[in-house]
Amino acid sequence: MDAEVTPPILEARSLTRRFGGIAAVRDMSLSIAPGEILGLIGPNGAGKTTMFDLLSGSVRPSAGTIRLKGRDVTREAAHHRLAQGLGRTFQIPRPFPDLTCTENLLIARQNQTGERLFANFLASRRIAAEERAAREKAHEILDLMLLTRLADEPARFLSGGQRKLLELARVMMADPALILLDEPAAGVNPSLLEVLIDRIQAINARGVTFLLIEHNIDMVTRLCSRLIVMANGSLLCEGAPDDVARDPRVIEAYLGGAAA
Ligand SMILES: Nc1ncnc2c1ncn2[C@@H]1O[C@H](COP(=O)(O)OP(=O)(O)OP(=O)(O)O)[C@@H](O)[C@H]1O
Repeated sequence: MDAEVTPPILEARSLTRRFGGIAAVRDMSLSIAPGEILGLIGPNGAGKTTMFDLLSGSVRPSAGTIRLKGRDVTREAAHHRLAQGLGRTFQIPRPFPDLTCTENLLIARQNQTGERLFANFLASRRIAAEERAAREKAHEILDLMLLTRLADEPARFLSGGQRKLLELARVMMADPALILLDEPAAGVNPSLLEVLIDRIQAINARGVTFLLIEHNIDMVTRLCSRLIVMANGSLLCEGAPDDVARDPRVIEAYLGGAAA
């Protein structure tokens, strides 16, 4: 079968979001293929974070549609989209500082019977089994993210880079098919950045798709085979990283942004 006809895992059509008189995102369309690591780049204020807010469901579009695995989720809340496999990390991770890494993962999981008190009372055995399974899953994910050594440490002791790994681990607890990664390299030292790149590739090798906002062009070039460039809320161009980097419109957008 031709790769072209593989249905996208996520598709946005003509998304617009206005804040008062400003269109933070204007008529943006994009499509992410299953298994892809797609990069979303653009100068400061281009509308990338707003695009993530729209795709993940924390902000409603003024116009346009979003389809997740073929289903229209435009009006669905973020937690419904997460339950259907759309996870998201934030530019500045905010783990619960006094909880250990393991505990931060355990509170991130989906569909906990223990959240419902009555069911809790009626089904204590099932809950115990769920708790065990969740702990095993948390340990497996901490291991995947190379955080086992820090499993019992409160999150406040983690470095910036370790917090990014923990944030990714928390999202992995929800078994996402697609993760929106917001500036994973920001605040991460060079050696941990290598770990982060390697772990994103390892998660991707397990079949997880990524959409990545990143200013670190080295990271973007190494991870992504395709880039989408936004400027002033709109799509500027898209293509392979090398082609995008040479595109005069992209150079102009970044130079203009730098001069502003
Ligand atoms: N809640 C809001 N209210 C008003 N204006 C907003 C709001 N959110 C974003 N904007 C505006 O929309 C535009 C796009 O912002 P956005 O944060 O999406 O850009 P960005 O590409 O993520 O930038 P950066 O790379 O600096 O994070 C900016 O002009 C911003 O000031």
